[in-house]
Parts: sequence; structure tokens; C-alpha cells
Amino acid sequence: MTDDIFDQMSSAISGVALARPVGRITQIAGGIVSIAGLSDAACVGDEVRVIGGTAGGEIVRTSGASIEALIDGTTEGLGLGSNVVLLPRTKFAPHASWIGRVIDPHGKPLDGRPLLPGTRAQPVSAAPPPASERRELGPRLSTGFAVFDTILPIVRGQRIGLFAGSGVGKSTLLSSLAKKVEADVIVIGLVGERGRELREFVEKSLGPDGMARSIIVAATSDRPAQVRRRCPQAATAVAEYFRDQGLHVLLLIDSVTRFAEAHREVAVAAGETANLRGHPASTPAAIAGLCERAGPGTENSGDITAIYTVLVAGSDMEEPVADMLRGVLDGHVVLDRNIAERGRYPAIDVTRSVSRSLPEAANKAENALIQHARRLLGTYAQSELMIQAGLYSTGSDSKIDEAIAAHDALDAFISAEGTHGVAGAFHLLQKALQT
Ligand SMILES: Nc1ncnc2c1ncn2[C@@H]1O[C@H](COP(=O)(O)OP(=O)(O)OP(=O)(O)O)[C@@H](O)[C@H]1O
Repeated sequence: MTDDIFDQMSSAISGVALARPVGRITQIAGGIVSIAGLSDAACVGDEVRVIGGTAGGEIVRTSGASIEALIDGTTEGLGLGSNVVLLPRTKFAPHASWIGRVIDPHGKPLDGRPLLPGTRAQPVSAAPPPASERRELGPRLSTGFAVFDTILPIVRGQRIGLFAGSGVGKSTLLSSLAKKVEADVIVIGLVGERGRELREFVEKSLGPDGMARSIIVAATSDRPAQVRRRCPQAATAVAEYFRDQGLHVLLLIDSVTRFAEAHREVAVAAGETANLRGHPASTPAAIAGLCERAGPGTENSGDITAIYTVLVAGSDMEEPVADMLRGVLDGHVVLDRNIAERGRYPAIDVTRSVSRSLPEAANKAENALIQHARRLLGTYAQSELMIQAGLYSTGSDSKIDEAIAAHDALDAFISAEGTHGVAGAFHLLQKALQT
């Protein structure tokens, strides 16, 4: 955190390569070009650029004397024999001065202002801390949302999924969490958003207050698949940098679905087949590898608390990416379109959401309140159609009567926001249950 600007400058200058290997294009097939003459120097994941043109690409396969690169954009204008230069490996070195900035997955600024890298390169695809050395999940965090402070607690080092269809309030909820959750630094990875959406998120949803403690790593939808795939990995590397400084980082990734789609594009170009419910066989490992890097740190480091969003069409939780992700996380929160349509935000369907930090994260009395609230919400949800259709007559079932009586108060409780803290939120829940 204390690098001198001169250290940063000399480190940046020392990374400049004076000589670069050059190869020649030998084949062009779809978006893939084969290049001869670079196989001794190049590794999978390295980048190349066509000399005299604008096309670049990432090496996705090496075979014998040839390497194959997935080209960014179009191969139009490329020909056999064109010279291709192997670019020096990008040094991705996060730094405290990146806070408040919007960067791309290679650590380059996207907000039009100069940005210096730090002095310590961070691997973009790092291994997670050894499981045996990791601490346990930490204490409950104050989130600014009554429902997350009680029924669906988020604890330090927890990794949760936010499952939502399009337009049900995911971005709004993420930006509120970025502004309100107790954390030292917020790192937000935005994959595949449109340029306009990125700007709106930074300027309107997050605003200057949210940006003051955030770093946004973004790869908009027009960026090549390999850059979009790198985006959440780079955001995680930034979070790891701050975790290793002993800080508590909140990492928000929007969305794992777009990460999985970008991974599929790259993997299929590299020769895999997408035969695992529409995804290549490497997708579950890619998702698990990404999410495992967040979580509690080791003895001398901080923690990464992470929220990953997943796009689910028609609230289909069996959809492949949702299914793969649920298995590796410590909880999931479902946003429901019907709830959003009746105007209750955040549109969390508590009955289908789970925080695996319970029951440890709450005491006995608090767990009893949570179970009571869940029972009432569950009973109401099961009978909702009947109640709405006017087919239920009061007095027929005391449990349904109780659920109907508490419904409006619980609904208001779920949308309550504020600075009540965890104790205050439980007090609100108790009041809602006494209605
Ligand atoms: N807390 C809120 N209070 C009031 N309205 C809200 C709230 N959250 C979301 N909305 C409404 O829902 C709309 C969509 O919200 P948002 O952009 O957050 O959804 P999204 O799921 O991120 O959408 P997309 O999938 O298109 O990115 C907003 O324009 C707003 O009208």
C-alpha cells in the first residue's frame, strides 16, 4: 500500500521488452489463426498482435511447431504469411491508488485518466489459499438491509450467489450492497455489460460515495471472449491483493453467467465440445476455480466476502450455470420477478433463499425468530394462490391465519433498509412477527 510513485514508475519501465519474438500466419480458419515460429516462446494465454494491422488475439492451443490464437474481432484483412508479434506478458499489479478507478482486465484505465500499476505482479489466475490454512467464516456483517442482517446473514468470508432474471433489480441491489456492506475495499467485476450500462452503474447507481471505496474491473459486451473471461479473474486478483494486505474486501461479480459464456467461446475455439448441457466439460472447474479464490484468508491475511450474480431465465434454478454455482457457494439469494412486479424491492424470495452461515451466525433466540419468520413466509407462499383467489376463509387453518396476519409486516420488513445494524434488524423482525 505504501509504494512510492517512483517505485511504481521504475517498475513499469522495467517491464518494457526491448525485443519481441515474431512468427508468421500459416492458416486462418474461422476466428482461429495458426502461427509458425513462436512455439518455443509462447504459452497458452499469451497475447499476439499482427504487425501492421490492428488485429490481436490470445493463444488458445499449441500443437507441434504451430500455435493457434483466437483473434479479437474479425480475421478479415489477414493473410497467409502476415507477421505476428508475441506480446510481453502483461504485468497485472494492483495498487491502492486504483481505488475509485475503472480499469479493464489488463489493468489499463477505462476512465480516461492515467493509472500506474503497483510494483508487485499478481497472477490473474491464482490458486486459492490452501484449504487447511484457511480461517473459518468470520462474524456477521452489517449490510444496510434488514433481511440480510437477520434471515439471510452474510458473514465475513462468505460467498453467496444472487440469482435473478433480467430487470428484477440485480444491479440496484449490488450497488446498494457496495455502498452499505461493512468492508475496507469493494472490488466489482462487470462482465459483458453494455457501455451505457457501465457508465450508468458508475455514475448513477454507485455514485461518488460508492466509488470512493470501490475499484471496478470491466469488460463490456463488445470486448472479445478472452477479455470477458479474464474480467472476473482480474477482479479476484485485485481483491486478493487487498486481502494480502490484511484488509476485508467485498468482491461483487456480475455475472458468472457471462463469465461461463465467455469461457465457452474460448474453450470451443480451442477445440472442446460443448456437450455438458450446452457448456464444455471445463466449465464447472472454471467456475469453481474462480469462486474458491474468494472466502476466508489465512492467518496473516484479510478475507474476501463475495457475491456472484447469475442470470436465470424464468427463475430456472436448474439452469446449468446456476446449478454449477450453487454447489460451490455458501448460500444463494433468489430475486423473483413476481415480487418485483408488485413493487417490493429488493425482490428477494426468502422462501427460496438460503444462507449457509446459519445456524452458527446467529444465537438461539435469533435462530428461533428466523425460523418463525420462515415458517410464516413459507405457509403464506404455499397458500398464496388460494388466498389471492378469495378461496380461503379465515378461521379454517390457524397457521394460514397467522401467516396472513403477519404477511404485510414481513413484506415491509424484507424491504427495510437503513443503518439499524444487526441488533436493530432483529428488533425490527421481532416487531414484524408480533403484528
Ligand atoms: N430498490 C428499488 N426500488 C425501486 N425500484 C427498483 C429497485 N430496484 C430495481 N428497481 C426497478 O427495477 C428496474 C430494473 O432494475 P435493475 O437495473 O437494478 O435490474 P437488473 O436486474 O440489473 O436489470 P438488467 O438485467 O437489465 O441489468 C429499475 O429501473 C427500477 O425501475
